[in-house]
Amino acid sequence: MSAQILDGKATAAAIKSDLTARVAALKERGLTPGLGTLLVGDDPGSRWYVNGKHRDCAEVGMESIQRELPDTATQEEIEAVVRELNENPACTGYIVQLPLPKGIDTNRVLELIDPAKDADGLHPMSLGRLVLNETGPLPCTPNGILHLLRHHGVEINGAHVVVVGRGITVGRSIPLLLTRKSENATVTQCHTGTRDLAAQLRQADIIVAAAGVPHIIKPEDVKPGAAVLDVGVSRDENGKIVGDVHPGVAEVASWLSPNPGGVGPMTRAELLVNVVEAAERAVAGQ
Ligand SMILES: Nc1nc2c(c(=O)[nH]1)N[C@@H](CN(C=O)c1ccc(C(=O)N[C@@H](CCC(=O)O)C(=O)O)cc1)CN2
Repeated sequence: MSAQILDGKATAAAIKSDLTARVAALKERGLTPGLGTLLVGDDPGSRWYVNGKHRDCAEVGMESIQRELPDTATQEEIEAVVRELNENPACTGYIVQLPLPKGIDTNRVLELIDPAKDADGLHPMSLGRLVLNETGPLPCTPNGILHLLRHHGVEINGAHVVVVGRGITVGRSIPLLLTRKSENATVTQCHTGTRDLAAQLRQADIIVAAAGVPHIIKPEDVKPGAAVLDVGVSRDENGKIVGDVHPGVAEVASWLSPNPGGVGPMTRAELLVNVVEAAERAVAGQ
């Protein structure tokens, strides 16, 4: 058996095509959505992701505003740029690229973002809205994963999902999305404190691997027929991506997201969705 591909590139392209029309409609009504980014430091991966976000904006007709600081930037300098983006009318939504350099209080920075401009869905107000089932921006990678599963017809309703990892961008929030009544999944969250990860994985209809540990998901631990989402991004000595999922899993699972080409492009597409939806709410006066 060889797993069917959960094709993030093609699915993201379809989302962007829909957004192009919605951005044009917003412009006709006098609102041009603009995505801001703040990159602190010169990590090549983070720079690549940020540049990709600006290319995406150009592709769908959105404006973009790019801010950068060196990795020696202080908490105060970072917060000053956040305040500037909060005030900047051309910037209708923005993100602070994570991770921030060591020594910076990330939560304090995220809390300073104007919740009305939170494009990542990572502001405490947005996460609180998600808990309360209220409308608001959803965290991009978790929402991208759900979209990818739905787009390929993978059943989420009633599925047992095992999430591996508890980081800010994925692990912490994806159980909140999956357990909404509209999704109706049962979720087990695993992390470094989980005693027998293999035993948990073997129960899963869907595995979300977001541990950042190369090949932590092994073929022998995957139930035949499962859907497996590979979120992990580690690099080998040549800079090539190594995911959390062992390549042999393709012989056991029914569905597998490639890495690259799976969850990453979906993360970027959902970011644009958040900015466009916020602009649509603003135009509708909500
Ligand atoms: N503020 C945020 N910071 C970070 C987030 C986030 O959602 N918000 N997530 C990740 C990085 N990330 C988005 O910022 C991201 C990761 C991967 C991709 C992507 O398209 N990856 C490509 C491969 C790229 C490569 O070769 O390196 C793919 O998977 O095909 C986009 C965005 C951490 N920080």
